[in-house]
Amino acid sequence: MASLKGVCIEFTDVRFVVKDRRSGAMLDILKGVTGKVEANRLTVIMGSSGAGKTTLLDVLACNLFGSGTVTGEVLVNGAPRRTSEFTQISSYVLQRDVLLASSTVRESIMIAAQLKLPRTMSHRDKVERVDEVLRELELEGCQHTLIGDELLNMKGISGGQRRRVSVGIELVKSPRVLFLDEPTSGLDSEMAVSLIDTLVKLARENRTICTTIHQPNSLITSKFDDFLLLHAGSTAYFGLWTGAVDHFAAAGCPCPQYVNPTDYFMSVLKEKGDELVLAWEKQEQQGRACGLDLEAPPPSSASLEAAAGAKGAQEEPAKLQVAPKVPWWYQVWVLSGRMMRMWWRNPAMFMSEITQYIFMGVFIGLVYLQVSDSLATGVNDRAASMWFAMAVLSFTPSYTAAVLWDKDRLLLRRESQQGMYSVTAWFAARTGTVTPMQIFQTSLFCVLMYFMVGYVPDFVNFLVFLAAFCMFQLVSETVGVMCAIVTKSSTYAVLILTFILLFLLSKVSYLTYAYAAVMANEFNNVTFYTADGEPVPGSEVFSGGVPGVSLTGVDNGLSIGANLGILFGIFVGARVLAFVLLFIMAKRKWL
Ligand SMILES: Nc1ncnc2c1ncn2[C@@H]1O[C@H](COP(=O)(O)OP(=O)(O)OP(=O)(O)O)[C@@H](O)[C@H]1O
Repeated sequence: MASLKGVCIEFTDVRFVVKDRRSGAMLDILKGVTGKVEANRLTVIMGSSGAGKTTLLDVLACNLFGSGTVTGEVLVNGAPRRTSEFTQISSYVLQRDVLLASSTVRESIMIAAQLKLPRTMSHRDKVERVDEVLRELELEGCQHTLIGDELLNMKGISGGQRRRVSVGIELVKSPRVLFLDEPTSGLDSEMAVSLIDTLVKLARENRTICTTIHQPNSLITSKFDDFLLLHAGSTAYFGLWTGAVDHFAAAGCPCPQYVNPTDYFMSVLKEKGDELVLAWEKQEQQGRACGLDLEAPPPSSASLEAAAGAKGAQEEPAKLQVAPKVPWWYQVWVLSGRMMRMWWRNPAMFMSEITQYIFMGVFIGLVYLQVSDSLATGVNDRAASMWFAMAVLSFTPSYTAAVLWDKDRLLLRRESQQGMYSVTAWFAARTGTVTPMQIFQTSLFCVLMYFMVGYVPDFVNFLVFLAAFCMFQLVSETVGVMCAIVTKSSTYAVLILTFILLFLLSKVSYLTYAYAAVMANEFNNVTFYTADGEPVPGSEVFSGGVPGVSLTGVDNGLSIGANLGILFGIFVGARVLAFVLLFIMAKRKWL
């Protein structure tokens, strides 16, 4: 660790302006914040709710997404920050834990190790690194417990443990810079102190650590090195933590004895925030407190040596050394394993999907049980059963895809934006795991329906029927995915889907091709009988050549092969389109 070069981030006059969606007015979220975050030191940003702490952390960590304009200068070791390079040497622990419910604690950190650590590192070393992180964060006792999700009725780890897992996922790659947004929220005071101790320890290993903290107790504040206090987007204090009380006293706000200074600062900011901001600005202008006191002794003598190394590095604006990313195919491999485990670990979700398909197969099978070959009823029963099946099945995979998107999206956003993998790898892994699952479920449905309804008892016929339904399902699922991707929310996705499926279904061509294929497949191989016992070939009925029997609009004039080919083309096209949409959303940071 001592061989790591320290990273110093200097930011000057950082402003963030965003347009208010309702009034259209420009809102100044950050109003020219200046400061420095150094290696070997724990820098803490505090301020009341809405003061701009997360926004500043986002700006520093290159994690700002969506609308808004950032101005000001951010230097890394004296050189302008290069986003792609910087994000590879830094990590960001978000305020909200976004974890996969079906993974265990160990698996969550192991996946991060597999995707964040260089491929050249041996598996054994990665396992050792995970063990080290689990030990550091005191997660060994629950390493085999599922993360869990109460909404899914999946019992899992506590809130505090979730926070530590989020930290562990970022720590695993030993980032040289670590940003944390309220890492102690939800932790009891003992756990919060222990987490801050870990951060201090990490900082002393020549790392640069910057965190926001909500309501720290005095045990925690005693561990702060540098302190940035924000009020409504402006600086109310920046410098050594130990200098904050004196600064407030000099500004006419002496902290009473036995009162936690941070509690006092927060209460005084409420009343005199603007005055304190002005006082700070004045002091800055006078040049009495321009940033940190660099002559101040480093926080611990143990870190003197490391600090010297860090200083050397800070003076040299050399290119930061970044670890190579793992190859694309390896990302797909690791993600596929995780997605399969998700199905396996979540039997309720897995079984409810399968049960739906079995239920629908049996239900349609019972409604049209063993259709007759009489011209009077057999034609309509065949046509109606297939239409019914397609109408019902057009909803199922689309809705499932739309509803599952909410959770998938948050995890995909966090992990892809933090450089764990590319969205192309995620999409490939998802396609590779969801497609066989879809085919399996549809096969169950088709076997039940086909033989219960009693269509042509021929294996090849069954295979054509199965192929048409599988492709139809895959297209339907892709339509659901597309709606989910563009709307960002399952609620809107389901609304759009409902509109598409209810009002446009009959006009949506993929249904037409699938229906034409299964109908031609059946009718070309069945013989109907009139009431007098006269045989009538199904192909004649299908092409509309039998007076009094109408199948209007089903025959589109294409062969079965052509219909299936077009359906396959639609499936491929829809997948590509879904991927392009996802790629655009990810690129523009709209995910
Ligand atoms: N993109 C944006 N569009 C509109 N308003 C924004 C945007 N980003 C931040 N804000 C507003 O800026 C203010 C600061 O937000 P920020 O999340 O940085 O505050 P905070 O100090 O971290 O608050 P908290 O402690 O509650 O998390 C808030 O009022 C927030 O609503």
